[in-house]
This record gives sequence, structure tokens and C-alpha cells, in this order.
Amino acid sequence: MIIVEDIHKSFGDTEVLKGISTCFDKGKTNLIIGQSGSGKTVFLKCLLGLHRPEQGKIVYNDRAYADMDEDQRTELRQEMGMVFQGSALFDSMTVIENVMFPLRMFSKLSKNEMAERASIVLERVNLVDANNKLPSEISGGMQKRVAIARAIVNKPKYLFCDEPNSGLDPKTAIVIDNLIHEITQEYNITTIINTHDMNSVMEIGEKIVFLKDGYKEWEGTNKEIFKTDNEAVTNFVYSSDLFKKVRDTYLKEGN
Ligand SMILES: Nc1ncnc2c1ncn2[C@@H]1O[C@H](COP(=O)(O)OP(=O)(O)OP(=O)(O)O)[C@@H](O)[C@H]1O
Repeated sequence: MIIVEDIHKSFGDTEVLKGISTCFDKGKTNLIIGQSGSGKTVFLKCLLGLHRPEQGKIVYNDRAYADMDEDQRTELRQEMGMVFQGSALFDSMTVIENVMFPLRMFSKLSKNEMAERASIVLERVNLVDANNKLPSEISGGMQKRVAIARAIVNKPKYLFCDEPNSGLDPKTAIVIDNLIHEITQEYNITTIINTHDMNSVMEIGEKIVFLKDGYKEWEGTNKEIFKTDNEAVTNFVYSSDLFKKVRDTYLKEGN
């Protein structure tokens, strides 16, 4: 679980995060949404410890970042997995070498043990017969699976995903969303996804935090987002006719 208390983050004179408080539960897919420039990436980077808020507190399973010493922060970093936008695989490494990379960096396992662990997670993300291929030899959806396998190989407590669906066709995007959702539940991870994808919001948004101009404008579940009358949320989420129709149908069905 991650608890965020009133965090503020500025760059020079510009305050980008203006006092955000929320909490992200373990075993849940938590989504951060909002317009371009609303502060989603800065917020995610604060949660990752890459930006230091000037004010406020971030607490990881009862441990406040500000109270940790350097060793505890290093330990925390090793408890975090990250799926980057565009997968960010190492081009010259094979699939299995990519997945073994965090283990080579952070574990004391033997080469055989690392290969075994990497193979298990590759199987878990349903990627078979691709271990010895290079990223350039597999599809974008398969690359995303490798990125997820690499993010979970070290058994993280926290999983951060930045636009995990970018560049994928809608069908593959849903498969990847479901995979992240299943893994989150199975491994009991606190997962936080920065997304623009309204399908993800509807399908796997167990908690949605909507940012607007550096504030938390709204938060709730994917069921609640259908019913909210918060104008900023409805203008953003239901800006397309298709999603308006989806919401109307959902509400007409008496949900
Ligand atoms: N390192 C930085 N230095 C100065 N300003 C920054 C920095 N990083 C972000 N900003 C500013 O903070 C604001 C929010 O940026 P952020 O990248 O968090 O938006 P976002 O919601 O993730 O947008 P998008 O959906 O387009 O990725 C922007 O005005 C941006 O210019």
C-alpha cells in the first residue's frame, strides 16, 4: 500500500503538484488519468522516488520515504518494478537476457537460477519460444510482455506502468491490461498505471485518480466513474460519443 499525503512539487516558480493526497491499495490496479500536462508523470516520478516533493509525505507499507536512510531507500527501489512507455528493452540482449537483467543487478542468484526464474515469469506472461530472440524479432505486444516479465522478475511489491498500452492495437492493449491486472492480484502487488486509455479505465480501473492542473480533482472506481456528475471528469472521460453511449447503456441497464 502507498499512502500519499499532501504532496507538492515545483520546478522553479511553477508548482506542478499542488497538494495531492490519496492511497493506493495492495493487490489493486490503480490508475492515474488526466489531461496532458496535468502532472501525471511528475506524480509517478514522485512515487518512484525520482522527484522529491518539497512538501508532503509518501508512505510505502508504513515506511515514510522521508524517514528512510540510504540503505532503506535502496531496498525500496529494489521492491519497485517499472514498465516503461515503449517497453525500453535492451536491443542487443535477447528476451531472456533482458528479463534476467534486474536479477544480475540486484540478486545474488547463480546464472542457472536467474535463467530459471526468468523462464518462469516469461511463461507467466504467456511468452513461449521467444527466450533467445532479440526484441527486434518480436511484435510490440510481445515486447510489452517481456517488459512486464522484466518488471516482475524480482518479485516487486510495487509495480509502476507508464502508458503500458501506447503503440498497441486495441485487442492487444486489452490483453496486456488483463495481464497486468491478473499479475497484480496474483502477486498482491500495489500497481499504479499512468494511462490515457479509456478502455483501461473501464476495464481494470479498480481505483482511478483524476488529476487536473496539479490537483486531485476526483477519485473513485470504474463503476463510480460512470455515475459521477463531476463535470471535469465527464468532460474528459466522455469526450467521445462512443464512451458517452457506453455510459448511457451502462446506466440504462440499472447499474
Ligand atoms: N523536469 C521538469 N522541469 C520543469 N517542468 C517540468 C518538468 N517535468 C514536468 N514539468 C512540467 O510539469 C507539468 C506536468 O507535466 P507531466 O509530464 O507530469 O504531465 P502529464 O500529465 O504526464 O502529461 P502527458 O499526458 O502529456 O504525459 C508540465 O507543465 C511540464 O512542463
